[in-house]
Amino acid sequence: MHMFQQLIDTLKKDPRKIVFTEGTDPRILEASARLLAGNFLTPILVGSEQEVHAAAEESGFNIRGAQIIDPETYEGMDEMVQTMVELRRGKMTADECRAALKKGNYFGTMLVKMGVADCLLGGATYSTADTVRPALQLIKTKPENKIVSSCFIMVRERVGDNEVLAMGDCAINIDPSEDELVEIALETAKCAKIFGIDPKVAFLSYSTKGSGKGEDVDKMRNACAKAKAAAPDLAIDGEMQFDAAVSPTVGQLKFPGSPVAGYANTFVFPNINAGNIGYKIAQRLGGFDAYGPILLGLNAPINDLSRGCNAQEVYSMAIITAALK
Ligand SMILES: CC(C)(COP(=O)(O)OP(=O)(O)OC[C@H]1O[C@@H](n2cnc3c(N)ncnc32)[C@H](O)[C@@H]1OP(=O)(O)O)[C@@H](O)C(=O)NCCC(=O)NCCS
Ligand SMILES: CC(=O)OP(=O)(O)O
Repeated sequence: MHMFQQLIDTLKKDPRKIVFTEGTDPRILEASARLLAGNFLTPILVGSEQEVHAAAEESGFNIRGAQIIDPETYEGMDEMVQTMVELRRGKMTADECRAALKKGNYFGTMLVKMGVADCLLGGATYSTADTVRPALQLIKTKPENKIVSSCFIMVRERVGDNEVLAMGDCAINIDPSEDELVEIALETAKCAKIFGIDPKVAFLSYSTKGSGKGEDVDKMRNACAKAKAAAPDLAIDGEMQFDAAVSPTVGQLKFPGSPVAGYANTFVFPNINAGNIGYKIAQRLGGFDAYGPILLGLNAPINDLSRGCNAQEVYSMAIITAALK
């Protein structure tokens, strides 16, 4: 796809190193073999050298050129523990940090923090919470952000051009407040632009323009008003139902005059239940490829995978993670 070729071209000019926290997973090994063959991104596989090589041999992938780092034998471990204790001052003891660093998720995150790697991709077997928590604790939110959130870039092949949508937050914030929804909307729109989307942002609900009543409706309407005030140049509207957001006919019927209804391509879900279920319906029944969750507002490029991912998704997410550094 054109979008990926541009990202690959960026990486060819500035080759980078990416940590995979699950170095023995066959999907990670397959993606690593493809990255190595392309010669634009070096995988750092976390795990025991013997186990990683055995897994690669068993699955038949050539990972020559990958760096393998085993937390059990890592020479820089004492320095890493000391740095982590400083970062977690008052929250984790040295013993707790040392124990945490035996695990790929914390170890990989510290490799990024200490500059050994440029970026990280995890979550092929770790849950999202376990992939993201070390990043929230050690990498932290960018100074200009209040929260870390996430979005998915959803791509469906079409003859001529692809259909590309952005959806947030389907993975991190469980029940975002109005202000958090504003941040999710603006960050998701920013990410959408990187992927060539001219964002038309819909604040989704079970109600369109007051057709339904309830606290959740008020929350989306108020958040939408705040987002419009914060970003007057963006096309933003809501609250609206999904059919009003994407069907021009229904949009015209339910929300006449809206600059977004009927043509939305950037979706803000009211909570993680709606978002996570929504993106998986688009992926599993709607024929969209799902790239994400792409973390937004984090101080370094660290991303998560769905445990249901395939090797192609790992490969694509590795490119996205490294190129958006
Ligand atoms: C992201 C998540 C794991 C954080 O939960 P948690 O670890 O229990 O969070 P805590 O409240 O203990 O906070 C841990 C640290 O992360 C920080 N943090 C938590 N949520 C954050 C956010 N959204 N943005 C920035 N920082 C955050 C806290 O400030 C805290 O930092 P500190 O330890 O330095 O004080 C949790 O919100 C979650 O489980 N989300 C849903 C994940 C999921 O299941 N997704 C579905 C599949 S994709
Ligand atoms: C993003 C997501 O839903 O992750 P998982 O499928 O691993 O829970």
